[in-house]
Order: sequence, then structure tokens, then C-alpha cells
Amino acid sequence: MRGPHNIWRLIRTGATLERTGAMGAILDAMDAPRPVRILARTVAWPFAWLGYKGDPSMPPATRALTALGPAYIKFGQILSTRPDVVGEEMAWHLRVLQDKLPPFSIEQAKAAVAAELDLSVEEIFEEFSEPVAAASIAQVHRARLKDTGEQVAVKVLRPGIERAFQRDIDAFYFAADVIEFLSPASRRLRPRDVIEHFEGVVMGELDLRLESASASEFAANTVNDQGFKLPQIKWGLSGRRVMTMTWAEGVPLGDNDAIDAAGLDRRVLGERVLQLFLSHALRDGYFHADMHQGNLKVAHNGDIIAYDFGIMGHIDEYTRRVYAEILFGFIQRDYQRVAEVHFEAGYVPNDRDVDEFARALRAVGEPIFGMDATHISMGRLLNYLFEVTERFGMETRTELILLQRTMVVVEGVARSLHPQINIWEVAKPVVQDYITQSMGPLALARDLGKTLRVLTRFGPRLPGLVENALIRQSTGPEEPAKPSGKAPVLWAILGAVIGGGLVAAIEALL
Ligand SMILES: Nc1ncnc2c1ncn2[C@@H]1O[C@H](COP(=O)(O)OP(=O)(O)OP(=O)(O)O)[C@@H](O)[C@H]1O
Repeated sequence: MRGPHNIWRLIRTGATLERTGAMGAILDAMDAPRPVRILARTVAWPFAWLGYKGDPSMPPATRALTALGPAYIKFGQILSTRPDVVGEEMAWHLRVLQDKLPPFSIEQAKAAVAAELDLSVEEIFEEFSEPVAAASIAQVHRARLKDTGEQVAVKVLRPGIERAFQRDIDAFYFAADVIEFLSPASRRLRPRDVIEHFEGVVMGELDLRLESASASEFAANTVNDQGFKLPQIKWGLSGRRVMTMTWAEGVPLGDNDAIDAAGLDRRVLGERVLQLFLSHALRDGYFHADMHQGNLKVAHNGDIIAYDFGIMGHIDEYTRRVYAEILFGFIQRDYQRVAEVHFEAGYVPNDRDVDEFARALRAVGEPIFGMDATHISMGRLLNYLFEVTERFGMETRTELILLQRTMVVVEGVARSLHPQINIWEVAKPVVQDYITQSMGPLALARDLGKTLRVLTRFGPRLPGLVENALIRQSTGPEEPAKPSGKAPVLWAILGAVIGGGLVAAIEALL
């Protein structure tokens, strides 16, 4: 329902923006055209007294969004990853948006668990604590299983959150329509697409089964990672609105005093966080994209623990290989090679000048290498790199922006553990290792194996396909394809046998 009943909601939003002093900043950040500015201010201003006041200690935009509630907080967080829409400065302000809200009652949580699992809380748990953390979408309780005595964490969605989000998202769509109507120029920023992206992300987070699936995929990928631990999902006690997992105890990674008191080496921890993140991104192409201190702890044995799998990043294998080569090129300061990789991958259109591009890349890399090792940032390097590649005609890709943002956050975590960490030195072995693994002879054999497996699957149809193609080639496209006779079947069997044998041989070798 995207009708005029949303008008009142928008007025309330505008009133809150006015009251918190955020209206001007937000209109500026979005480069709002005149008609939108005039309408927003004249409609909202008289109602400013009706808006929410918010916490005066926060910067205006953060204050306004926090006062407006969960959907706005989430929207702000998501916009913080879209500097292409809101500009760098606003993205920076929004990044500090705290996803903290007052908890809901333990009775409501228990009722939600009972409704989801079809069992009363007393039947499942022998203890069920007050909430240990509360955010805009869900909160977490500590509990103990009745049958095994095991400690678990139970994450429960906020009651009524789906409806609340739906209402706000409707109002967002309405606002996007109004903006597009008032200012056709704003269509360039595709306001509706931005809301659609937001809706997609949020709807995913409103189904805890998806988060459970992400957690278990992440756990499967990282099962052999030394010094890294993830909670295990209890699928039998999880559903759409409830997620139960093993309790993972630790010291917050942001609490240096507690880490020191536990006798842990902060430099080692900082380096480990960075290397883990890089190897997840490069090796698995699947990384935790919300790796701020609040989502990380360290166990007493020094294992890093990650929580909250609502936002994960995914990078396909091809892109990972290209980016590993690019990063490696930068590490070696071989700008010509970095430029060539961009061209070879088709990221930069062929009509651009490769030498000029290499020079632009040198201008990105050299100042960073000239820095004192403790200030070098791979995240910053990627940021500059994207600016240059965009100038040379490469399209921005959301998954790479997510990677770059997370890189900045992870570097921040590492540096706050130990300010002297040399990001390049720490990153180098991971990138090098990935390159050897993914581009060496073994990788070639693996790729070949995969290709053969696909060919084997197509085996029975392959001769027919080839024959048809040949017939079309020699007789022109109008000629109907001849039905295949016995020979293709023989070919198919032969192809499948040879292909299958090769795959088995290669797999045995690996
Ligand atoms: N399995 C667990 N074991 C121990 N503590 C946990 C576990 N899961 C969550 N927690 C605690 O609860 C906090 C919040 O968890 P999580 O981040 O998953 O919830 P959230 O509602 O998505 O919060 P936010 O959006 O603020 O990150 C974690 O930072 C951690 O301290």
C-alpha cells in the first residue's frame, strides 16, 4: 500500500529531521534539487515541534535516524555503505550509527520462542536469561538446554518488527516516488532502486533461518582456520524468528585492558583478525561483512570469535583471482601489471590507454607506500583504486565496495588492538598463498577437472550438438538438424568414459 496515508508518516519524519537539525545536512548530502528542498522544508517545518527529539549528544543525522526507529537505523547503516548515493561525508557520519535499542521483555521473548518452536520455553531450557544484547531487529538471551545442560545463545526477533518495517518501507517508496516526481533529475540516483536494495537486505535479515544458513556456511568454510571459532547453529531449535546456537564466551575485542588482563598478545590478535578476514575474502569468497569490534570477541585460549551473520559478502572466484593479482601487483609496486590485469579482465574498456592508466595507478599506490608503515591502509588503497577505475570507465560493483568498507573496518579493529601493525606485511603471505593456490599448476589441474566434469555431464549430448553445429555451418541456418544416428551415441559413450576417467585421475592427484 503506497498511498497518501503515507503522507502523515513522511511529515513526521520531516518534523523529526527538522527538530534534530538534520534536515539541511541530509538534503545537502543527497544533493537534493530545489523543488524537493522547498517541499521538504515547508511541509516539515511547521510540524517540527511534533518530531522526536533524539539524543542531543549525537551528530544530527545519526540522532534523527536513531530517534525515528529500527527501519531508519537500518536504512542509515545501509546508506553508509553507499557513498555513491549519499556522498563520502554523510556515509562517514552514518557509519557510527549504533544499532542499539531498549530490549523487549523476557516474557515477550519466551512467547516468541514458544510460538516458533511449538514448545514452551520451560520444556526446552532450564535457564533463560534477561537479554544480553538488544539491537534494532533482534535481541540475544543466554540459556541452558534442559536435556544436555549445554549453554546456548538464543536470538529472538523483535515482536511486530516485520510489520513495522513494512510500514516504514512503504513510506520510503512513497518518498522515492515523490522525489522522482518533483525532480526528474533525481532519477539518475534511482531512489526506488535504493529502497529496493534496502528492502532486499532487510527482508533477508528478518528471516533468521537465512542468518543461520550463513553462519553454518561460514563455519563450514573456516573449520580448519587456526585461532578462529564460530557459534554452531542448533537447527532443531531455530526457525524464522528464533536462532539458537552454542554459547561462545569471550572478552570483547574492543576491550584492550581485559585482553591484557587475560594475558593475550594484542599484536598477534590484530594480525590474526586481518589475516582471517583476507583469507575468507580471497580463499572462500565469503566473508563477514560487519566485522566491527562489537561483533568480535576473543576466547580465553586466544581464538577470535565472530557473531552476527546478518551481512555477509560474496565474491565470485574469477573476481577474487583478478583482485589477488591486483593487490599483489600493488604490493610489488608493479603498476603496469596492475593496469594490464584490469584490461585483461575487461574491467577497463579497451579504448583507454593502458600506460595512462598505469600512471594513474602509480599516483594511487606511491603516496600510500611512501607512508609510515603504521598508516598504510589496504582499504584506503582500494578506495582510491575504485575512484581511478571509475574515471577510466569501470562500473562500481557493490560487492567490491562492501569488501573495501569491511577492509577499512577490519584494519581499524587490528590497529586498535596494536597501532604498530604493518598491514602490508601481514597481508602479503595471505595474498601470495592465494595466488599460488589459485593460479599455480594445481589450480590449473583443478580448473581442468571442473571443465571436464561439465563436459562429461554434457557428454551424451555433445556429439549431437557438435554435429548440428557442423551441419548448420555447412548448409546455413535454415537447414533442419538431422536426427543423430548411431555414431554420435558411440562418441557420447567414448567421451563420457574418457572424460570421467580424466576427472577421476585428476581428482586422485589432488
Ligand atoms: N553464540 C553466542 N555466544 C555468546 N554470545 C553471543 C552469541 N551470539 C550473540 N552473542 C552476544 O550478543 C551480542 C549481539 O549478537 P548479534 O550481534 O548476533 O545480535 P544483533 O541483534 O544482530 O545485534 P547487532 O545488530 O547490534 O550486531 C553479540 O555481540 C554477543 O556479545
